[in-house]
Amino acid sequence: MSADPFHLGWFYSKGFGPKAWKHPWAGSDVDRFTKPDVPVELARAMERSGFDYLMIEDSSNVPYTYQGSHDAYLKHSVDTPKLDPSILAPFLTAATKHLGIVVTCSTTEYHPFMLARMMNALDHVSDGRIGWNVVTGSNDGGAQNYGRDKQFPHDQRYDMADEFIDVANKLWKSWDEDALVLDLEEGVFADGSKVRPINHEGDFFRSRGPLSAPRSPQGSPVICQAGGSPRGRKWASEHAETIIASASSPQKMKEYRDDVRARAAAAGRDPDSIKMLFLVSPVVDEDRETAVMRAKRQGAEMSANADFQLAALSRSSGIDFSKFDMDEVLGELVSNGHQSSVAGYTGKTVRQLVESNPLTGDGDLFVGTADDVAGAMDETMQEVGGDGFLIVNSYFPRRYVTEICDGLVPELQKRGLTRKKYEFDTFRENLMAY
Ligand SMILES: Cc1cc2nc3c(=O)[nH]c(=O)nc-3n(C[C@H](O)[C@H](O)[C@H](O)COP(=O)(O)O)c2cc1C
Repeated sequence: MSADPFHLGWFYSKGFGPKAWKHPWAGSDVDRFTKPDVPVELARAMERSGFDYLMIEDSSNVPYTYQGSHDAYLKHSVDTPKLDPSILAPFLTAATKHLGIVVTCSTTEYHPFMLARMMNALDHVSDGRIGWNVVTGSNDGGAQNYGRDKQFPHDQRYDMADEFIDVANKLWKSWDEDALVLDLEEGVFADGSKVRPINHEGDFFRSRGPLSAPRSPQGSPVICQAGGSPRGRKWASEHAETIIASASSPQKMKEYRDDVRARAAAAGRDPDSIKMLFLVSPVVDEDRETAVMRAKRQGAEMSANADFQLAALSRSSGIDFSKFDMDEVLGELVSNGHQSSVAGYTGKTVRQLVESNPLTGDGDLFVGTADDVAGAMDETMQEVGGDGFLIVNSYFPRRYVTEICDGLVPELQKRGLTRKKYEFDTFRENLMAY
């Protein structure tokens, strides 16, 4: 017996920014990271292998949490620099026909009208293939770029995101599907009775509406969410259509998924209308020994560059990790940033955190030949129950794209685990097809 067919996505981490700039196989054009070249090639490879979506991560500041300075962030290119992902998205949709493109935008950095308008435009020009990764911000440096001293308190950010999406949804519905008439005989472009102001006056936002453009092919972008704290899970269970989830073992994946599905059912939603994709960083090679050796080398590189890891942990948590001793066992940490990630640090030494992959922590579960890894994914999905995986590898060169899209995925397809062809035109239809 094998798992039911599942979905595949790619977490394009480090946003629209540099990837494998100092690693072997990085290529000779690493200075072109400000151009869409590499992500366009990635999107094409993903589409030929039937992926659901490419998610462009983002944050909009040069961090300075670690050692109170931006030096380590700039020296190692940790979470910076990043260009605006909404500018990259149309290049990716223009280069593909079926792949979904998910853009990260923070509800504390946009006004709902501006966000709703941008997503509407992206959905139009992509013929219905846009998603929005709804984040709420985590680092005070980000808030300071937008005129505040610090981030709003963690749970309040989700309250604000509740209202934000309510306003955005109203705007996306402010033009009826048939409002655009284009009646040449009567000389009517659009029917005013089918376009309505929303007159929203809430706790955090005001907007009159209607949106300044007709309804888009999907009506609204596919809603994606990432935060795994209890408040984050509540938000996701009420609004998300796909969740990008970080969990370090099949058992933890299952617990996370079961919890969100139960919350969704309690909120009156069909749990199957939420596709939870788990972050994994497979290492695939022609034989198992080589793959294991490469995975070990990657781990050694991570521990040799502790500054890089510590700077990243500091940014996402808002806690300066330079103040801890490497062998200090961490107690409970208080964070106004990524609380779900920080909760997992308790009881570990800083060294252990540095040596593990901070996003997946999946050890060597997905290391081996394409056949090995496809088998491990199959078994994991059988244990978890669904809905798929999201590839993440911050420093991938083009070679990694080929290893996944032309090496691993054909093995998954052979086993009937992932799609060979797209059935529908829009992102949401393909995502919800199974
Ligand atoms: C896997 C993953 C990816 C995330 N990607 C982003 C991102 O691209 N940009 C961002 O601002 N926040 C990102 N976040 C942060 C979350 O969206 C959320 O705001 C944060 O984790 C706090 O939520 P939590 O405390 O509920 O985990 C990510 C979180 C996780 C776990």
